[in-house]
Amino acid sequence: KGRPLSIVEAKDDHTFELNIENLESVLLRPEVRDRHVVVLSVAGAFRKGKSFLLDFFLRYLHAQVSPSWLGDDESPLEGFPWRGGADRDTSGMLLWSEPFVVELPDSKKVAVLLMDTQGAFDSQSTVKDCATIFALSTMISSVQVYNITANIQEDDLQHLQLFTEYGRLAMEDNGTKPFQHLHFLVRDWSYPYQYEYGEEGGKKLLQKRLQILDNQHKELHQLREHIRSCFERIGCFLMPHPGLKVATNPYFDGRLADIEEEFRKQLMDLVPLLLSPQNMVVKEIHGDKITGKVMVEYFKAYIKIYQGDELPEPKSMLEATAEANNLAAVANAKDAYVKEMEAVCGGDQPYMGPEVLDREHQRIQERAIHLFHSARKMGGPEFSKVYDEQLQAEVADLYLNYIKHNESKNIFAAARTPAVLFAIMVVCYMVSGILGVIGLETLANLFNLVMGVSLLFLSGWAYVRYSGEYREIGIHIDNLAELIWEKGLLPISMKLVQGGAAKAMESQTKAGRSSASSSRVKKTL
Ligand SMILES: Nc1nc2c(ncn2[C@@H]2O[C@H](COP(=O)(O)OP(=O)(O)OP(=O)(O)O)[C@@H](O)[C@H]2O)c(=O)[nH]1
Ligand SMILES: [Mg+2]
Repeated sequence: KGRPLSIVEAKDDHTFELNIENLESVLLRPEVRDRHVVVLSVAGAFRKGKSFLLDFFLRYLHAQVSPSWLGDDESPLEGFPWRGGADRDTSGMLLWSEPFVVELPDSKKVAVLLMDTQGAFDSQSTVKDCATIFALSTMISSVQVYNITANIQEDDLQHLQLFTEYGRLAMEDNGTKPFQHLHFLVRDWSYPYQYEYGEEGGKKLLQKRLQILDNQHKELHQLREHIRSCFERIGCFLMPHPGLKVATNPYFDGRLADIEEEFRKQLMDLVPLLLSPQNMVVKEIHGDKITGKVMVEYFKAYIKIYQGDELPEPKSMLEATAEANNLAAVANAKDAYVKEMEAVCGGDQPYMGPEVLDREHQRIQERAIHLFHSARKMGGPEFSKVYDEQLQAEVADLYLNYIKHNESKNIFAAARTPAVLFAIMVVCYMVSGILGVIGLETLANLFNLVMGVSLLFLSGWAYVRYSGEYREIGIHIDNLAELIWEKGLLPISMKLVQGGAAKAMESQTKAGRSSASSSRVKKTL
């Protein structure tokens, strides 16, 4: 009568892989391939009776809507594997191999698929694993049953927000609500005297929990807005406790005789509420009803997004908070650095020597790093290390900018280009004059040409500086002048200075030596 097929497999390295063969063996069957599909999935924390419940859905679909679908008292419950115990059972995502073809009230036939999912929050899964499974199953299903225990708590809503956001990120945003029907299923509901079991009590509880009030804190408000904006319809059902035999007896095999009467009664209401032909929700993506064939393509596309590194990594609450703390401390320290450096060498301050600037930078950087270390942050020193390095890198970048800014204030550096061009012009003028006098006209013309080009460059440079246009040309002229200065004029002038100094030294030593020898002569005399 069918069996569970693994369609998404969890790997040891915390990645998920699509089992295309299994997926296609269900979705490309002739009775599903070109038919619209209804996909019901159950997701939530591990060990909360998800697979167990799905087996009742299977019974209902097998019985083809017969009123006695719940079966006899003694038959064990079979279908998706379920069991007692504390450790996680279901892994990845499972699809029932036999689709159920059901006729809707408008006499169209649809294929109904049931999907079981890996329980969230067990000790082997990361936040990303849980978010991926929940997001994928919400994207693929037309009805997502969110299986929770005892109550709708704020953390249940926070996880739902995180996981659905992770799903929404992977989908194309076209302004419509990305997901269809979400059904909160509260297991072991213990307060029927306040909100009665079943759909009505669920509705009241849900309304209270998702209420948006005027004086609500922004965080609570946003969470509720977010959940409402993600689903076209949200329902809730309060399920009673199934009895101690179900919860604690290791030999319990799912027979109805061992399940509390009230649980069975509510089951008779819950299952048709989700799966009777008049309540079925056909899978739609961006408003289009989806057939089995199209579903395969969506599955492949969605899993690819989760396998790549396109999506940001969802983080645990502590990690996300610690990151925010550290980033705020980095920003604060950086601000302090900028503020102090502005006071030392900002736009209003005059040019300062590079060594003094470096000393000031060292002092202010130390203070900024100290400020970062002394800020209260979550996550501990090991976690802060990366942010410490980030701060140092950012401060180093800022310092480079301050150096450049400081250099630009140096009048001599700013006047280098016109000085170099002017010097070339003067030298060329004089050399060409001398060459003209001794009759070397051709060479003299060549120097005149160089002088003309220099004048052209000088005028061009002056225009760029004045108008601020064609800055590229200005930069090239500056670079050329810098090159001529460093490779030509600077070494020559250094040589001249050194040569002059050496000559002076030589003449001094010569004078010294001659005076020494004359004094020696005088002494001998
Ligand atoms: N308290 C309680 N226990 C239940 C309920 N339904 C089923 N159980 C028991 O919970 C245990 C786990 O059932 P499963 O269906 O395997 O749970 P699961 O959520 O699929 O677990 P994972 O696959 O590990 O995520 C079984 O021993 C069931 O008998 C319920 O409504 N309340
Ligand atoms: Mg399970």
